[in-house]
Amino acid sequence: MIATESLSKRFPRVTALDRLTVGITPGVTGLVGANGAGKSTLIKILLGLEPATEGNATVLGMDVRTHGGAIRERVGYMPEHDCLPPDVSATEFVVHMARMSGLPPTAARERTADTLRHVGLYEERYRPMGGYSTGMKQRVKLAQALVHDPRLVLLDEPTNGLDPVGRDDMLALIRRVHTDFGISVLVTSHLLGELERTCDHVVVIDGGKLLRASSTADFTQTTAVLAVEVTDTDLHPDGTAALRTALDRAGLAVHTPEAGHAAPGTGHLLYVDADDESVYDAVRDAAAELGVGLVRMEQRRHQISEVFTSDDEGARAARPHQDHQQGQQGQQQGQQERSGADVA
Ligand SMILES: Nc1ncnc2c1ncn2[C@@H]1O[C@H](COP(=O)(O)OP(=O)(O)OP(=O)(O)O)[C@@H](O)[C@H]1O
Repeated sequence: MIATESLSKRFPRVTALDRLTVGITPGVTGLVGANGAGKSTLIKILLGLEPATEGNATVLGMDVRTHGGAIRERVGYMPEHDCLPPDVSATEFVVHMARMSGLPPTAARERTADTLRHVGLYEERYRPMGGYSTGMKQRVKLAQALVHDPRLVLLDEPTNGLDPVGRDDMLALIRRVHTDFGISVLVTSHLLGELERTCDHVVVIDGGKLLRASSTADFTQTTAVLAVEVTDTDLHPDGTAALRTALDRAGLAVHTPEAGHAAPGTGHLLYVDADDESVYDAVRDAAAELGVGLVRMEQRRHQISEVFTSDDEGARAARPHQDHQQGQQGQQQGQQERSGADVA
């Protein structure tokens, strides 16, 4: 879908992209990086809207330097910032954008009606957009990117400004763009956690450089570590400590979530190395012997955020941006793990 080779963009004081080489295949791909990492700059170059300083890029096999117009015919673009004229309705605007993309008048009106319905805008579509909520505006921006039935859409921070429910709705919508219509998606975000659930592939950039590109499954692969949580009892007021002692005695390798990286709500977790299945039985037996309740015993998954806590240079540079994200991610992780506990 997209290939860049040693792509750089230098502004007088800033290098926004620094010899970026990356390939993006069909599906939903997340482009993640902190503010200023170079995401919007990359999108503008891919659309042929800004020239690169050096290097090459192709979109759907077309050179961005020479085929900007043809690329924009086949690719949809949802810009990051509010760009909707306040005094026209969503219908008028999206029909206009469909016409701009080359659709004849009747097809433009039909496609507009279908697309606005698909993104969840109904009666409101006849009202001026100045009165819309942020969520409605984001939906219109998505609709105008989809209206000409592109093969690929580039979505720049589509969840910006949305509350958690609005975020989830938008992410589900983005997923459906691919599953229902077969349109490939490149979606940017500075929030790692949300891409984990939405994307097939994730590309992480920092300071304009590629930090990592791989499938989401590789980022979040299961490890041979069990996350274990037990209840406290009258006999063992700190059930976690008691289990830890028992497991140590049984010769198992036990550790607690790393200080500083523990998600909220994981204070009672123990991680137990589980190289073979007998470890499950050993944990169960130890809990039974102590008389503590086994709340949870599950294989731990890597989080995408761990790409930022590895030891390479780029990762360290990215860390200052991450405190806020870690908090949100942590909450999500906490929620996921709590639901895991419910199942257990
Ligand atoms: N026209 C420009 N002139 C000068 N510097 C620019 C220009 N456009 C972008 N930059 C700089 O290039 C860097 C990358 O910006 P870019 O907008 O691509 O980042 P981003 O990852 O999209 O972040 P954000 O989500 O905040 O937009 C930033 O340091 C930005 O200040």
